[in-house]
Amino acid sequence: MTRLIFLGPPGAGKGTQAKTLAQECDLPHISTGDILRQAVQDQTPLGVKAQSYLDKGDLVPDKLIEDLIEERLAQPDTQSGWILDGFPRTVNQAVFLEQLLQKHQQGGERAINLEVPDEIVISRLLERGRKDDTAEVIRHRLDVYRSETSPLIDFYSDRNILLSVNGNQSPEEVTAELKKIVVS
Ligand SMILES: Nc1ncnc2c1ncn2[C@@H]1O[C@H](COP(=O)(O)OP(=O)(O)OP(=O)(O)O)[C@@H](O)[C@H]1O
Ligand SMILES: Nc1ncnc2c1ncn2[C@@H]1O[C@H](COP(=O)(O)O)[C@@H](O)[C@H]1O
Repeated sequence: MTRLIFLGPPGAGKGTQAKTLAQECDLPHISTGDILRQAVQDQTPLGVKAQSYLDKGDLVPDKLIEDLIEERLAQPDTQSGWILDGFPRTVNQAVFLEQLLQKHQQGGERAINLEVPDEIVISRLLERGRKDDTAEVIRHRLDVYRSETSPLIDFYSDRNILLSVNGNQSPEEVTAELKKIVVS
């Protein structure tokens, strides 16, 4: 059973790697950012609520994202595992996930921290050029990552389920390291 949580700053390659691994391992790739961007595009009630947060590079409120994840992890395709990309992003969200998995007697999740220096992620994001990839929003997203999300490194390390991977290599090299983790 593979249950992987991707951690790492914006631009670390979480989406790139999660997508590749999901295809190769036939697992659902659950990207909260992708789900929210689609909701914004479709102007659903969730999208309308989330739009200003995404535009500014702020985190949407925990409750919104927790409801979304609870509903997504209840779908039948998650029974044989999943890859989470972009969730959890706060300690509250991580505690929520832990309790949700306990409630459903699911475990064995592992967290992968993709390590990439700031200057590299900044240049990758400027190159990617998404709506939230302007210099100002990138700076803010990195601040939010440091204050809200990086504490999850200790959270998962304390639970002995954290693995760190050097994300500052070619995508293929990163994937090769991740595949070793998935089969271990
Ligand atoms: N190993 C890599 N080397 C060089 N460029 C990469 C690598 N991995 C991803 N990229 C590129 O960097 C950009 C950011 O990657 P990606 O979207 O996967 O990051 P992310 O961690 O999911 O970011 P975010 O949290 O902002 O969504 C993309 O344009 C992607 O093509
Ligand atoms: N787990 C999340 N909590 C709060 N806000 C989130 C979460 N996941 C995504 N978001 C919002 O979406 C954008 C883009 O997400 P990426 O994972 O970087 O694609 C993010 O800045 C938050 O506004």
